[in-house]
Amino acid sequence: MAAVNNDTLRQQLQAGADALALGLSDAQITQLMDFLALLQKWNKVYNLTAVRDPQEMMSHHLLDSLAAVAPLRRHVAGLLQERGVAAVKLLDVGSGGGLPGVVFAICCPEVDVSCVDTVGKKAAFIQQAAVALKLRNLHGVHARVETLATPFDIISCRAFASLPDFVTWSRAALVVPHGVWLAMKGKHPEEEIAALPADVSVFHVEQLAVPSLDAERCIIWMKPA
Ligand SMILES: C[S@@+](CC[C@H](N)C(=O)[O-])C[C@H]1O[C@@H](n2cnc3c(N)ncnc32)[C@H](O)[C@@H]1O
Repeated sequence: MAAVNNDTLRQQLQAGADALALGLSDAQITQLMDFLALLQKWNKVYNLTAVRDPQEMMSHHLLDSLAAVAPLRRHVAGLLQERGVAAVKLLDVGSGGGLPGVVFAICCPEVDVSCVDTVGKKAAFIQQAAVALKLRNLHGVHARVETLATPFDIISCRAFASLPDFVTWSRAALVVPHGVWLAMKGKHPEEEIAALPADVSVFHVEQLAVPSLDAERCIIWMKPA
């Protein structure tokens, strides 16, 4: 597969990963660049994302998703070391072109990532990316999340739905008792938090700094109360 022939983009990605102290290998940086190339190529056919400019895909999709990797790794380490979970399974809901699910699968090889989307061609794209990028820990699932009951340790989303809809629709797929929701949001979503079901609690609001992006970002971490 031809990688994006753009040294500037690769340098921006490397600088962003360094700023986030992710310690990514050259192979992981190459996988991320190859994913960007796949997104660009298949976006024309599959309409995976409204973002078309490669520079914007880098900042608004890849670097934005990378900003959540360190918090995810910290939580995964806790599950493996303190909770005795043998293999961590993550469900990325409404993953679209694979954001943040594919980025998580590349940066966290110890996590088994399933990307669910109700649009068949988007789930097919994830399957295709898993093969092309040789990611055995990545799966595309074509379904409405409301129909899933397979247990996952972490359920993530980005640009998917309001927090109440996200937790309600995905609840049957969350492992009890240690399962958590990781919702990537822009501004602190005060009204959505206030509208959460009574039996769901927010245990951490984590501010994120996205390299090359001057925008408010945070993770809303939630669990069943
Ligand atoms: C705005 S896109 C966000 C895509 C990606 N997460 C991102 O950040 O670029 C929302 C996605 O959710 C999917 N979706 C909507 N309702 C869904 C449902 N009930 N179950 C699974 N996916 C759903 C849509 O098909 C769409 O791809």
